[in-house]
Amino acid sequence: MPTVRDLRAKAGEAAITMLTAYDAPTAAVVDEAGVDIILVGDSLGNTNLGYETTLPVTVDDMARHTGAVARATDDALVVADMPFLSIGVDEAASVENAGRMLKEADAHAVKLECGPHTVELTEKLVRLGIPVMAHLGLTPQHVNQYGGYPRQGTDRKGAERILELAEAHEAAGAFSLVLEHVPSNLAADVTAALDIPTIGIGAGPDCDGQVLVVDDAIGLSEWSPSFSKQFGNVREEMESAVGKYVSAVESGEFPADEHSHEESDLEDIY
Ligand SMILES: Nc1nc(=O)c2c([nH]1)NC[C@@H]1CN(c3ccc(C(=O)N[C@@H](CCC(=O)O)C(=O)O)cc3)CN21
Ligand SMILES: CC(C)C(=O)C(=O)O
Ligand SMILES: [Mg+2]
Repeated sequence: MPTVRDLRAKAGEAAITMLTAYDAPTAAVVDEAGVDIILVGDSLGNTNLGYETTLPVTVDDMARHTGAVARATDDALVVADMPFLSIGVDEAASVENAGRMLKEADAHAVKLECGPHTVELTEKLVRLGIPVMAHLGLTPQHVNQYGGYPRQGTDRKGAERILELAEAHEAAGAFSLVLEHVPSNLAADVTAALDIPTIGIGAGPDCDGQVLVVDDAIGLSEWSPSFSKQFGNVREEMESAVGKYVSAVESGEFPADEHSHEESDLEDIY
């Protein structure tokens, strides 16, 4: 697995690659492809659990899926996203919930959707040995406050707030920062201002790395944000395979002799 120092060194040469994964087979493919960081995102709620938002995702959900990903990952750094209200309410509960991701699910680090309330918590977690990836800009757990998923940092005040919080989380010991759905020039300014690597999603080309939701990247999602790109067409491939299965069973073409076996001894039983 890459260390935080490796990631910082890589950022000087080539962009850091990060993708989400939520299950063992997907994590195996993502890891084998050489992705540096696998994020078990709370986007799990949308992609795999069928919820409208990430809000219903629980710490138990995250621990179970993070464990599955970690068991299938040999090389990548595994980061577990902390779900809605699992951190930031009470310090002891926040530490316990974040700790579960490392103790129980074998994550190497946690990611927090950040605000002024997570600066002290970041310092606490890092002191205790839980590496923290910060996340600023569009923080989807605020969907009800936003009334949707609008771009962030588009005015001077918003941009300054993001830059200040980025610096505060770096000072608190975060090892990297995700910037979501912010203008490219703001992401470039934040990247220049920080020593820790920035990883963008909908944040332009000047971050130290990029992240996407894996279902969006492989073309499995029914819908995906405009900042994502489909690098494949897995949904079409699945539809085609499942359609062929249905036809083959209905027509009696499957199972054929090679998929079947007979126990001749059964004659004695019946
Ligand atoms: N499949 C998937 N991909 C994601 O990137 C993703 C999730 N799910 N679930 C959690 C969040 C939600 N995300 C989103 C969702 C919608 C927009 C979006 O459509 N933005 C519009 C503005 C919408 C508004 O103003 O409310 C845009 O045009 O920017 C962006 C990011 C990113 N995350
Ligand atoms: C898109 C990334 C940054 C995320 O938070 C998630 O997948 O939950
Ligand atoms: Mg998330």
